[in-house]
Amino acid sequence: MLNAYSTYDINSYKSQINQENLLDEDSFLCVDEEEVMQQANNHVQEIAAADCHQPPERYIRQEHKEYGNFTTNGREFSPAEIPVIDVSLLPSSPSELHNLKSAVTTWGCFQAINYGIESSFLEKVREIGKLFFGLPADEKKKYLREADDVDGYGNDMVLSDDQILDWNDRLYLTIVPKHQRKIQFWPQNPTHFREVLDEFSSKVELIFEAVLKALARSLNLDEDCFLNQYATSEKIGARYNYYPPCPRPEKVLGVKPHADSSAITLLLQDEEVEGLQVLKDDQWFGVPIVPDALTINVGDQIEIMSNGIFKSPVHRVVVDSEKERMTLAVFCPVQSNQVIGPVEGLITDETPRLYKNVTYSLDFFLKIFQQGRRPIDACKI
Ligand SMILES: O=C(O)CCC(=O)C(=O)O
Ligand SMILES: [Fe+2]
Repeated sequence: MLNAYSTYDINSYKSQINQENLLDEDSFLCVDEEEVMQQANNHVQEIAAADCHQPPERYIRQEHKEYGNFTTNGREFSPAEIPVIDVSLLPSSPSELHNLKSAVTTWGCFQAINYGIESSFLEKVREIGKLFFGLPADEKKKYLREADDVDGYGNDMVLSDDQILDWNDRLYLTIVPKHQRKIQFWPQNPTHFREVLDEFSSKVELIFEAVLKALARSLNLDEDCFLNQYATSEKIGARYNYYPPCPRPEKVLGVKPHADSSAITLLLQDEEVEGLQVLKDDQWFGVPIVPDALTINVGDQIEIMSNGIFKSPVHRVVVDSEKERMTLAVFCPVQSNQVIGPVEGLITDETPRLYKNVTYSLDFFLKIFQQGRRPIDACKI
């Protein structure tokens, strides 16, 4: 069902080149046919390194084809004033709990600080990703994901022939539970990669639990009511996203508009380069970098369990013409094979049930995604 992006129609590519040249003299300068083919088969990092003045056609965004058909306001955007939440205060401070609730009911996300990971360790987590993407192509390709799988090194999954591809390369690894890890995709270069990611994984589990409990308590619910909807060994997936510079950043997207299928997603941003944008009231806002913070957003599963009180925000990534960017997104849990649904205590005469009970599995997600729809819309009553 899933195809790796491996073939490319050279004639349609050339005709696009010619059209572009008529319209815009400086648009395309890669002339060698073989080189073009090779680039098209390669990862974005290699396409970017080939010094074209124009991204290949498969990456050129077309607003009407973007997933979900979200209307946008071009590249104009203001900074998002997303609340900073001190996670260490959540068990004891009603006002911090209130701030959390307010962040997640409006923006669907917050900037978490004091969540139990030292700044020096975050450095290591970033460093192993940067060292990996800095390896020669052949070395990285030892960890190439298979066509019908998600774990490994690769790029945007191709779900349909006319899909516009994202301008990024990824390394996706299942980190929890340990016995579900596909260790053959965990790089051995840099040598400390596995050790660092393993330590990070145990910290992630604690943050996941602390945040889900706090979200429940902020609605005056039993603190385990979200966690109880899961099996004990749900899969958590970590994805390093690497965004090379793009000669025409306005023509591509690092990640097209989407909402996450997780309960929550923890995002370790690049320490210098912004790019994440969140949609609110039909407008895109740039998510600022808060040093050492994790940007945590609610995913579709918690929107469903909270009967729509918490919002799973639509977000996207824009790229830069000169600067590379690397982030680490951790999906907790990535999907679930359990039946999940709105917590009973939230359903009243005034606030009727808005979502069906559903199984938010990978198959369900991909089926709806392929139709160009938001999976959560298929869960609404
Ligand atoms: O890299 C980012 O800023 C966000 C990535 C993202 O949205 C995702 O991986 O789902
Ligand atoms: Fe995302």
